[in-house]
Amino acid sequence: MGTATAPGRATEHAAAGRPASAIRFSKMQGAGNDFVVLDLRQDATLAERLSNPGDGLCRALANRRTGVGCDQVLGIERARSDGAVAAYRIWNADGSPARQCGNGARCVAAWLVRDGAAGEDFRLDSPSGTHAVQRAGKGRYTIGMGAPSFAPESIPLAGADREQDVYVVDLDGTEVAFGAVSMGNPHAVVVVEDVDDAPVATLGPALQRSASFPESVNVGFVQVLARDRIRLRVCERGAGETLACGSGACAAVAVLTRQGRVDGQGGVAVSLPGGDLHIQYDPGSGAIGMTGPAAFVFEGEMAMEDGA
Ligand SMILES: N[C@@H](CCC[C@H](N)C(=O)O)C(=O)O
Repeated sequence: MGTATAPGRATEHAAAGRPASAIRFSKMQGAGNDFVVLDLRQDATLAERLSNPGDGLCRALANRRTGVGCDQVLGIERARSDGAVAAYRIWNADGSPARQCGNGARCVAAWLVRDGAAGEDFRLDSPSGTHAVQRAGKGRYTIGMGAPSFAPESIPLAGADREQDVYVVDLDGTEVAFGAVSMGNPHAVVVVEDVDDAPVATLGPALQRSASFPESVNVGFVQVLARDRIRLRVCERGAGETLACGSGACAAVAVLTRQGRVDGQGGVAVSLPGGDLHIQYDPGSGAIGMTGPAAFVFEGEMAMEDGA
């Protein structure tokens, strides 16, 4: 479809004799969590459409059969804070907006570096704040993910029994125990013996529907291998089980450090179905750093039928 516009811009061009609009995108992935990345800096209309849940554009892009396919759509915008090179917004595959996306932050960082807008060390605005970003080798980035908040109202989490740092809810007669934390977005962390057998597809959606999480929740199932090594699978809000969740990895390390099961300060290797992340958590300052890969998959242009 050879038009020469910047990625993310909607274009008008003739296809089979009638005009159709097209959206240019980059397809990216970080540890298997995959994204459609759009440049919204020149295109306020696209941003408005993505923000309108009734529009269907986000779901159309994310659809793995009739669209590009992704777990999240990421929109790059102009910086909002002094010293940041850009800002980005996040929409889940079902069209719902999100406030944090760790794997997405690394992909946006790689996109900005390739674009020439960012160098080795820079700052990036997201809906949950401003992140320090460093290149950490070829195709790898470290993101300052901010501080976890364990306050139930920040998650938000209500109506669950709590003993120390473990909550319990009754789901259809079965008691489920979990840790909970906000990484800017809500996370529940369920410790299991073996993630391969974890009830990700059943307990994940059940916790997401629970009245205890009025804004739903990302549900992580974590197996502790050692004080510096865990395995994790995540059922994401708005996307189902993904191959990796960066904020979920930070949430798991924060919860397990607080429970004394891992040593976040020494750094924890998190093995997810799509790849590995390294998480460093200093409970004193509250700072969490996440290091992992970010890769381009392909570039393209998705045709949108008139009215779509
Ligand atoms: N995949 C992401 C998280 C994306 C948002 C999440 N599903 C939510 O709704 O909060 C990550 O890597 O952190």
